[in-house]
Amino acid sequence: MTDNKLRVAIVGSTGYGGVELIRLLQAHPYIEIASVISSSSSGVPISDGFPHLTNIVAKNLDGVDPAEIAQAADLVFTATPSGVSAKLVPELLAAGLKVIDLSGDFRLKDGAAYEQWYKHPAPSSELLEKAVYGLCEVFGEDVKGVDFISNPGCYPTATLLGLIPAISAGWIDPASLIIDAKSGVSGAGRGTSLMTHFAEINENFKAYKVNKHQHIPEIEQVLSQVSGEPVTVTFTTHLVPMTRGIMSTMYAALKGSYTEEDFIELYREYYKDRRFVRVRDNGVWPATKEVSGSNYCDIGFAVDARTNRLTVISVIDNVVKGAAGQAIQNLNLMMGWEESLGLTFTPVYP
Ligand SMILES: NC(=O)C1=CN([C@@H]2O[C@H](COP(=O)(O)OP(=O)(O)OC[C@H]3O[C@@H](n4cnc5c(N)ncnc54)[C@H](OP(=O)(O)O)[C@@H]3O)[C@@H](O)[C@H]2O)C=CC1
Ligand SMILES: CC(=O)N[C@@H](CCC(=O)OP(=O)(O)O)C(=O)O
Repeated sequence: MTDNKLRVAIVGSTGYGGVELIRLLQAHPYIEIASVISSSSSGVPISDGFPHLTNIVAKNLDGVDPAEIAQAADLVFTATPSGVSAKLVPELLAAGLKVIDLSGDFRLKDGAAYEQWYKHPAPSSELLEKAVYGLCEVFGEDVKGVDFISNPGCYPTATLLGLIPAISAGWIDPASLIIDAKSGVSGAGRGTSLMTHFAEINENFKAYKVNKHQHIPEIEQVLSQVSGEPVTVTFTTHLVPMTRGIMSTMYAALKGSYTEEDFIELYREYYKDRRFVRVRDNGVWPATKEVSGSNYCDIGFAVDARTNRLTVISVIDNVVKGAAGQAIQNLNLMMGWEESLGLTFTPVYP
């Protein structure tokens, strides 16, 4: 700590998650960004590659050296591609740093499942056990005072916040879940690929990784924990020609006669002390633009008495609530600070 500020380092500062952490942390009263780290371009000002940070962040990029990071900082955000954190985080923890990992490397408790879905060697079972899954509105108490948090995935954040109150109450059948999710292109990261090439995605709308997405086991792990029985889901992801935003539309069979008003009351009660979840009035369904640039997750409902099915619609900004914003919310909870510190941005509209 210097001047009563926690010194943080960001590995992966040149990616979308890292650069969003830099943006959001400018508004945090208790944080000093001590080091912005890149594995490929250290020694140059970060504003060279990101001119929007000119006169805001006067720092050169540092290299990835756990001993040097431990000299400079108290806590590290790792916003790195899958497989990188699995190797780097053990060294950062051993150097005495607190860690919040934004990747999927430590979210699954079962190493074999990680290897099956992510196709990388799993971290040690001790570290998978140690990592606390930071879905703040549900497991916020669990992250208080810990030194290693695994930040949830973007699709799981929108999906789990939309399903957990109804599953916990036993109002929907966990065996009936179908999840239809759409993401903006920033969800794929800053690297170029044919999938996200302008001509491939502009005026286009594509499904991808159908039944093979790495967020399936993460969603199933948490829903199984919450419901107390093994849950499997049908989960289809789509890429939409927009920059930010996720909409997760979820369908479930009702286990009783419930109305939209019942669900609104249930969810408002469940999230009553959680300012970042906003439950819409009856008939008002959320849109991605209504949360863009903010840490909100907005949720709306429709009940179909004809089919006895519930539809839940949940939206987030994938880079904020789905990544950097929730990571800062976790930092606040970990440190015992007010959970919304530095995060009270109004969504950017239009
Ligand atoms: N984008 C999103 O909406 C979300 C992303 N995530 C997850 O967060 C993580 C970061 O995502 P995102 O920012 O989008 O990804 P990006 O691809 O935009 O950025 C990743 C960054 O990691 C750095 N990096 C690459 N290899 C290494 C390495 N070996 N050691 C250290 N740093 C490395 C790269 O920077 P450099 O080459 O300069 O080192 C790169 O800029 C990923 O695991 C992603 O799955 C999670 C939720 C949402
Ligand atoms: C649009 C898009 O491509 N999104 C990415 C989300 C990646 C991500 O966040 O991956 P982890 O959470 O597993 O690290 C995807 O679907 O793979």
